[in-house]
Amino acid sequence: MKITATKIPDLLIIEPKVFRDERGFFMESFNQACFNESVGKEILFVQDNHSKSSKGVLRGMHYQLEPAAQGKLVRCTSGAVFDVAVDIRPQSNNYGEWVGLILSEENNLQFWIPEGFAHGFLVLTETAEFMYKTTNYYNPLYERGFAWNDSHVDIDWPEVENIVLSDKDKLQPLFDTK
Ligand SMILES: Cc1cn([C@H]2C[C@H](O)[C@@H](COP(=O)(O)OP(=O)(O)O[C@H]3O[C@@H](C)C(=O)[C@@H](O)[C@H]3O)O2)c(=O)[nH]c1=O
Repeated sequence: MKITATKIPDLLIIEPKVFRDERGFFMESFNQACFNESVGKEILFVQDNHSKSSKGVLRGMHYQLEPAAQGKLVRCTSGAVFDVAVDIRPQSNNYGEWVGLILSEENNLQFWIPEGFAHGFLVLTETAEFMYKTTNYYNPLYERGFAWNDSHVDIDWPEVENIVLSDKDKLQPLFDTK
C-alpha cells in the first residue's frame, strides 16, 4: 500500500498493492491496521456505500455537519470518475481549496477524505460504480452541500458533454466564503 499526501496534507491518495496472475488480480481493498498507520490515528468506519451512475452524472458537493460529519474512504470499482474533495474547515489555511483526481477500475486508487471536507465526483465512462466507507451514519438532517460549479471554489472538472444532476444537487446553494 502506497500513501501519497496531496497539497492539502490531510487528503491522502492510497494505492493498494495489486497481485496480478493468470486468473486476474487480488488486492486488499481495506486493511484496518495499515489504514490507521497511514492516517496516524484510529479511524472507525460504520457504513459502506455503493452507487452506480452513467456518464456525465455528477454527485456533489456533499457533506454532513457535526455531530454527523463523515470521513470517507472512496474508490471506483468499475469505470472511471473524477473525484473531488473541498476543504470546508473554517480554521484551515486551505479553506475553499480543492483536490481532484481520477479514480478508476484501472488505477485502483483510493482517496481518504476526512471530516471537514465536501465531496463529489463526475462519471467519465459509460457507467461507473463507486464504493466508499464512512465514519458516521447517513443522517439527512445534517446533510448539506454546495453547487458543483461554484465560481469561488472553481473546480476544474474534466469536459463531459452532458452533466446530469439530482434534483437536490440542482438546487444546492453557493459555497459559503465566510
Ligand atoms: C448517501 C445516502 C443516501 N441514501 C438514500 C437517500 C436518497 O433517497 C438516495 C440517494 O441519495 P443521494 O441523492 O443523496 O445520493 P448521492 O448523491 O450519491 O449522495 C452521495 O454523494 C457522494 C458524492 C457523497 O459524498 C456521499 O456522502 C453522498 O452524499 O439514497 C441513504 O439511504 N443512505 C446514504 O448514506
